[in-house]
Amino acid sequence: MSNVDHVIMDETAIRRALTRIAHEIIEKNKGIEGCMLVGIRTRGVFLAKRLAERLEEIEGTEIPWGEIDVTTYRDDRASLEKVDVLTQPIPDQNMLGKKIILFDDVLYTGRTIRAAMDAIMDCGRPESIQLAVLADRGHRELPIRADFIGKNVPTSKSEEIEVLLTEYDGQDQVRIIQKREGTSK
Ligand SMILES: O=P(O)(O)OC[C@H]1O[C@H](OP(=O)(O)OP(=O)(O)O)[C@H](O)[C@@H]1O
Ligand SMILES: O=c1cc[nH]c(=O)[nH]1
Repeated sequence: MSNVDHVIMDETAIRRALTRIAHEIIEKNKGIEGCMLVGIRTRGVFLAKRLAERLEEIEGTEIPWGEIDVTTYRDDRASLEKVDVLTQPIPDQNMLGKKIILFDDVLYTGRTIRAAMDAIMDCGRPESIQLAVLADRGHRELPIRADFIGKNVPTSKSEEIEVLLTEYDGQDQVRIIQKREGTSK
């Protein structure tokens, strides 16, 4: 079993971060017209759905959202066929000309986001791709940065960020775990 070192975001902090990110997205894009939210499995999907609800509350118009499974685009799974990229129907799956806002729970090496960008390009060339993450823990291995960040969390490589969301885990919490010796991830 892992040791829970400390909680860095509780339910209130996560809710406030999502509200702030919603306002930042509206400001950066001068509204939400032409924008599409895409959550990365697993927990990015629930975050994207929450953010879509928040944006609709603020702007009074719907924003399309969907989910993406990047497994077949990972650089460690290169031999697999690139199928079933979008697992949730989006009103218009063609991303041509859209402002795509990717959402993931944790940004670490950046390899998941690299895979997601490849997957999105296969759905049509978007106008832009922006990135929102709940927690940015550093240690990038690729030149990728987030546009919208819930919380910057300086970490050591011996630590791990664990995000729990009510829809999937039964509670909302972000915490830092000290990895046990011999654990590779
Ligand atoms: O920047 P990176 O080094 O790619 O790490 C970040 C990714 O790692 C986790 O996903 P994981 O592969 O554990 O799958 P999960 O989301 O289903 O838990 C997390 O949800 C991010 O997607
Ligand atoms: O600490 C980390 C690193 C990658 N993905 C996570 O969910 N947590």
